[in-house]
Amino acid sequence: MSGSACRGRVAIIIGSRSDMEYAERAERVLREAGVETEVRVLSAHRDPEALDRYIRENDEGIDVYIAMAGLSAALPGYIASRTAKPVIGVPVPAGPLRGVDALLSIVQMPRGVPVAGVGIGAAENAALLALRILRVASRCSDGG
Ligand SMILES: Nc1c(C(=O)O)ncn1[C@@H]1O[C@H](COP(=O)(O)O)[C@@H](O)[C@H]1O
Repeated sequence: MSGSACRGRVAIIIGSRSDMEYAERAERVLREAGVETEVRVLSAHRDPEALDRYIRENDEGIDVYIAMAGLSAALPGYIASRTAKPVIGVPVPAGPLRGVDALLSIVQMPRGVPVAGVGIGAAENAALLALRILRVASRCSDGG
């Protein structure tokens, strides 16, 4: 299901360098499908100005965002508040609650700011979901 070549650009944004292993797992799936992918370390909590700037300067060319964060994961929701593009949130199993805190932060978004949450640490599923979104947008060569 995930094997067809897809055009499109997916931005993977992580809240900290310590989340990098999850970004790399998603990146691998997307690259195998031929999707242009970039990974950025940008935090809504720690440096909202830099995150705003990145979104402002790149949003037009980005099709889907994957945002990964642990602890109090504001990052996916914050990005969703700044773009009309789909945002997939990945709770990272960091800290004493091992991602339960991040999971709840990501799925309990207020109305009007949608984030598609996947399971704790589910980096590959986030990438596969991004591919399905690209397929619906006819960005894949299998005619979907
Ligand atoms: N949840 C967020 C945000 C955010 O939501 O903006 N920024 C960083 N973080 C998370 O803090 C955890 C610990 O970060 P450090 O390891 O840098 O202390 C990481 O999992 C990161 O995603």
